[in-house]
Amino acid sequence: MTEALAPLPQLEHQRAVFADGLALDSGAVIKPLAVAYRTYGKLNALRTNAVLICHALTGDQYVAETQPVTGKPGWWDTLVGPGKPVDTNRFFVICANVLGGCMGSSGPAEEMTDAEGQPMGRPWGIDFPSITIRDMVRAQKRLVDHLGIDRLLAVVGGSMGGMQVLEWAATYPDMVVAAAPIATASYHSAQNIAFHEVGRAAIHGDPDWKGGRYWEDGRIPAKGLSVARMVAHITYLSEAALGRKFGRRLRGASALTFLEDVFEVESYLRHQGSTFVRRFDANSYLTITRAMDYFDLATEHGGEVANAFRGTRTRFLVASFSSDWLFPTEESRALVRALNAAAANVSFVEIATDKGHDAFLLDEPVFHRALGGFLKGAAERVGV
Ligand SMILES: CC(=O)SCCNC(=O)CCNC(=O)[C@H](O)C(C)(C)COP(=O)(O)OP(=O)(O)OC[C@H]1O[C@@H](n2cnc3c(N)ncnc32)[C@H](O)[C@@H]1OP(=O)(O)O
Ligand SMILES: N[C@@H](CCO)C(=O)O
Repeated sequence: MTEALAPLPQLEHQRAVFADGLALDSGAVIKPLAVAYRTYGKLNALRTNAVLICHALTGDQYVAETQPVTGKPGWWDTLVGPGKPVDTNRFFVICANVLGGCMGSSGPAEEMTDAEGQPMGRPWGIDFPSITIRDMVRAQKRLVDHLGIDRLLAVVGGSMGGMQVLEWAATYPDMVVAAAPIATASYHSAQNIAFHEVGRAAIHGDPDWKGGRYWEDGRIPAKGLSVARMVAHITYLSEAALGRKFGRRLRGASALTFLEDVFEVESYLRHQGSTFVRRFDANSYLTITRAMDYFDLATEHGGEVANAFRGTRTRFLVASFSSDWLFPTEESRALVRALNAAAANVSFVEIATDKGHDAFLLDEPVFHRALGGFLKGAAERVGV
């Protein structure tokens, strides 16, 4: 990736804007607060059928429709839609771009505002305040209130989306009937923080990053962001999946020279890096990876995860994937133990797959049946 790339196009997104802003865990205030979102299906008359989906690190609100930058189907298109496990004939599905994101919610790529909420004529960039997963959830709560919904039938999400699910259940227990944290954990591990730091170092080391002010000459730190994605993408797969997909195959039919040939796996990673930089903002990546790294429910709740859920009436489905080495099953089991210690109602499923962490995004029939059944049960209990 050597070509110069301009910043992402400014698109029109459906947004709710809250003039009074949002106070963050850091003490800073984002004013106004913008939350970009999409909905699918219809809210019923009693407003009891809302399912909030929380996206992962580089996801967005386009969960079940064409993503406007890439032109690709929604990232959970296989799971969400009419007659699908998250059935939009039955449920009113909401998905919001996270605070700090780059698809229309308040974030580093949006125009900076002063303490009175007045526009300052430049993007926030690295002056966007540090945020936490709980800040993301507070922003979503504002949206849910704005939509006139008192209780969510379910909150569902994978990876960083699962962290938000846990934060929802811990922070607003009376608003969450059912919660499905998938391929996630109650904290971000040292190894995961380490991988994030390599990605951030790649961005910081790109001369085009320019201390985060890359908008000034219209050239983004494509090389650094691409390397960050390449490293991260390895962690989303598994050794078995890479072996099955690519093995040691070389690209093209040329003779093995050890000088010019490129392994298929190298080509694949370069492709993942170069497509990523066309849809994601580098300063958003820095902000959101930090928010994931800070996440630790135990620290927020007096040193014990169980404290976050004591007295809860929310029902939980915890799901993990056997080859996920980013959020290994053992971390899901620890979460289940904490929920049991809090006397919460919890089911657990480990899906056998060799596809690694990103299996939660793929067509995994056992996972889809488990989630579909869990939501159906929750719906029946509240008469939806
Ligand atoms: C989680 C959220 O909230 S949303 C964010 C999720 N989305 C992403 O992470 C997007 C990038 N991630 C991926 O593509 C993930 O691997 C998945 C899980 C989403 C998709 O997995 P799969 O369907 O197995 O696709 P796969 O990983 O094989 O990638 C296919 C892409 O690689 C390309 N590719 C495959 N082999 C090669 C190769 N040897 N050389 C170059 N490119 C290759 C394909 O052409 C295809 O490109 P395209 O996506 O531009 O059409
Ligand atoms: N591949 C997904 C999952 C990361 O946890 C993403 O990019 O958001």
